[in-house]
Amino acid sequence: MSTVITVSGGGFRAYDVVIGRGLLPDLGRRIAALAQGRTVIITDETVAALHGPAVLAALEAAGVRARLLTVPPGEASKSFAELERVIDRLLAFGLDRRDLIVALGGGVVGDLAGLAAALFMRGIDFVQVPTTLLAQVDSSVGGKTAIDTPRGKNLVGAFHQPRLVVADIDLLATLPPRQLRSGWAEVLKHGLICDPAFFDWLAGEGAVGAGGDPAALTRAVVRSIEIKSAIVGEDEKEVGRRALLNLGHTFGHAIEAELGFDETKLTHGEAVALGCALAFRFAATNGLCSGEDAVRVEAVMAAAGLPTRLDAVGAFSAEALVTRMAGDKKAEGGGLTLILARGIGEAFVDKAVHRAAVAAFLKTEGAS
Ligand SMILES: NC(=O)c1ccc[n+]([C@@H]2O[C@H](COP(=O)([O-])OP(=O)(O)OC[C@H]3O[C@@H](n4cnc5c(N)ncnc54)[C@H](O)[C@@H]3O)[C@@H](O)[C@H]2O)c1
Ligand SMILES: O=C(O)C(=O)C[C@@H](O)[C@H](O)[C@H](O)COP(=O)(O)O
Ligand SMILES: [Zn+2]
Repeated sequence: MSTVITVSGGGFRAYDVVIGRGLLPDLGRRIAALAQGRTVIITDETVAALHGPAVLAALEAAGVRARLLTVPPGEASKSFAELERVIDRLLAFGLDRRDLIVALGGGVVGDLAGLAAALFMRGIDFVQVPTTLLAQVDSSVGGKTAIDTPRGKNLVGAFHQPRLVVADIDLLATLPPRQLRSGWAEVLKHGLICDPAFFDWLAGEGAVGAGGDPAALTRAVVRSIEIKSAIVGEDEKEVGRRALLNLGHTFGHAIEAELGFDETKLTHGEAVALGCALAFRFAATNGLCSGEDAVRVEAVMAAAGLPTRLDAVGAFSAEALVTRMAGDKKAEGGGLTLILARGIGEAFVDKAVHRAAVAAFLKTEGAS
């Protein structure tokens, strides 16, 4: 059984997100319906070894001619150098505008392959087949594609929506526990933004999802995509409400950048968990939400094995973090834009946060 959520909005062609178990046979048929010519599956070396043969076989059974293009696993592949290499391989394969890219992997592969698809011959179609929880609940949907630069996260990219997303929960069976927990952070984020009942379920009965329970994972993926797709449908290019999906990210991206995008120290999901805890504590410090809510957010993140304290992650300079935050894509006119909350499920965008207030807050959190 599968659930199909259609992502639609004013500015882009509608597409389906198919979520369920045992979807690989169906993947061949669905891709055959989109592929007019050749298909290149962009993936990372780890995913290629684990799932490449089954995906190739599923496509072949449906009559789709496909080949694999692999990149090294990890955030370092979201780079100009890797983007150039991928595009060079696509050119060497002789792909043209009718051909199709399939992004098979986590958020790194999806962001890189999506950007390559956006740029190749000014844009060709691509399909997302997310293989991490984080990619299934978040990065495969919404059309944000990007690479990093040493100056910051996702600073070079494009909005390029996929033609289709197929999220097979069974692909998560091989995912290491740390990666499941990282994806869980983005799931919790969706509850924190706008759905307190979902957050309650995630904190209670649904918490087994963070440990890999397929039924709980399926429910978490479906509700996350319902929330994300509704927001993206309203505001594809993040001129307004879409910024809510950035809850935890202004702090989180700055911390990731300060750590040199080293996911052995902190994964993106872990950075989001810590960022959400910081955003709620900052909101509570400023009397915007209750201290109880901030404490609950921390407790639920920590119970899922996620970091919530800056000083437990590393030694940071408040000024360095605030400078990174001011370089975030949401920032306007030298001030900081933060996603804050009036309570659990009540996130809002604050475009006029004072740098000095954030720096002082970070010092209370252990930054120097
Ligand atoms: N575009 C968006 O809207 C969006 C949203 C959220 C995050 N992101 C980006 O996504 C990236 C993080 O994505 P991620 O957490 O998926 O990391 P990732 O893509 O690096 O994957 C994590 C690790 O899991 C491995 N892996 C993937 N699937 C596997 C499987 N099924 N079994 C075993 N191992 C598997 C990968 O090889 C990798 O080592 C960040 O760069 C972040 O900025 C983008
Ligand atoms: O889809 C969005 O919009 C998000 O903000 C989702 C985030 O989880 C994701 O990490 C995204 O890549 C961050 O975007 P950025 O614009 O802050 O780079
Ligand atoms: Zn994110």
